[in-house]
Amino acid sequence: MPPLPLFSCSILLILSLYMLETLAISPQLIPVTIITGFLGSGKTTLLNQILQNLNGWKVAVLVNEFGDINIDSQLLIAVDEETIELTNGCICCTINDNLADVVYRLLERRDRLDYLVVETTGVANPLPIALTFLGTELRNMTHLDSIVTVVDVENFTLKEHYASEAALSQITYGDIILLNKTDLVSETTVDAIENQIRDIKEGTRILRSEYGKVPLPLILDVNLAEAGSFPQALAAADLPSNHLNNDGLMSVSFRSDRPFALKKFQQFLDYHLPENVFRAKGILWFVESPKRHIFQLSGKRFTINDSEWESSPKNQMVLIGRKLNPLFLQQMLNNCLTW
Ligand SMILES: Nc1nc2c(ncn2[C@@H]2O[C@H](COP(=O)(O)OP(=O)(O)OP(=O)(O)O)[C@@H](O)[C@H]2O)c(=O)[nH]1
Repeated sequence: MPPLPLFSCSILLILSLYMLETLAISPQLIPVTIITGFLGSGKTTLLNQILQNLNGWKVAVLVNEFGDINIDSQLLIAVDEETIELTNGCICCTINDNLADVVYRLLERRDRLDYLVVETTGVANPLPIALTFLGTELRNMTHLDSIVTVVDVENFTLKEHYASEAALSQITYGDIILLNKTDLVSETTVDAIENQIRDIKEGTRILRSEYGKVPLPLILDVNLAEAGSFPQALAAADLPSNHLNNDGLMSVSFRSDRPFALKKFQQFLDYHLPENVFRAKGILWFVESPKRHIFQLSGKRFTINDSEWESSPKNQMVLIGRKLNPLFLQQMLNNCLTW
C-alpha cells in the first residue's frame, strides 16, 4: 500500500465529522477498538488524537499501564469520568475477569455510549483482551471492531520483536498496523519495515503516521476484527500467563513530594541511566521551574515538555526495561532531589 498522505488538522476534523454523520453505530453493540503496540510506540499519542477529533461521540477509554503509577491517564487530553484506569500490572494477564467487570460497570453507568477504546500496556499481548470481548458475555453488549497496533519505526528491529513474545503478538494480532514516528526515519526505512511486517502478516492494513495523526475512518468503526480469525479454544488453553517473565521486562516507580535539581537530573540522564532502561516517563517538578514537566524517554531519545500544574507539584516517574536494579535507580533519583 502506498504511503498515506498526511492530512492537516482541518481535513482530519472534516473527515471525523463526516464519519459522525455517516457511520452506522449499532445502538445495542458498542464497538471496541483495542490500541496496542510496544513500549513508547505512541499509543497514548494516538488516543489523544482520537479523543480530540471525536466531537459528539461518547467515547469511553480504558487505560492500562505497566507500573504502579498511571502516567498515561494524567497525560490524556480529555480525561474525565469516562476514563477508567486499570493499574497494577498488565491488562492482558490479570484483567480478564476484571476487564469484563469494568466494562459491565461502564455500560451500566452510561446512559449512552458510542464507542469504547482500550489502550493496553506496551508489554501486553492483545489476544487475551480480544478474547475477553469475544469469548465472554461481553459479546452480547460489545462488538470488537479492530486491534490497532502502533509501531515505533525509529526503534523497530525485527530481532527485538522476535525476542519479545508480547511485541510479536501485537503485530500478529493487529488488524491495522500504524507505522508511527515516520518523521524520525527515512522513507526507505519505513518501506523496509513495512515489507518485514507484511512478511509476518500478509494482507494486513498498514498505515503511516506522525504523532498518531491518521484519518479516523481508517482506524475506527472499520469492522476488521473477525471473530473467526481468533483461535479461541486454542488460545484460551494457551494464554501467555507469564509472558512478562519470558520477556524479562520490569518497571521501577519513583515518587517524591520534593523537587529535583535540574542539573542533578541532567547528570543522572547523562551518566547514570542504565542502557537497559529503554522506556521511561514521568511528571517532573524542578526546583528551578514553576512548570509541570512531562518527561518521555523511548529508546535513546528523550523529551521534556512544559505544562501547568493542576494539583500540588510532585515527582512521579516510571522506568521500564530488562534486569533493572530498583534500589540503584531509586537511589540515583533520590540523589537528584533537593534537600
Ligand atoms: N517524533 C515523534 N515522537 C512521537 C510520535 N508519536 C509519539 N511520539 C512521542 O513518543 C513518546 C511516547 O509516546 P506515547 O504516546 O506515550 O507512547 P505509548 O505507546 O503510549 O507508551 P507506553 O504506554 O509507555 O508504552 C512521547 O514523547 C511522544 O510525544 C511521532 O510520530 N514522532
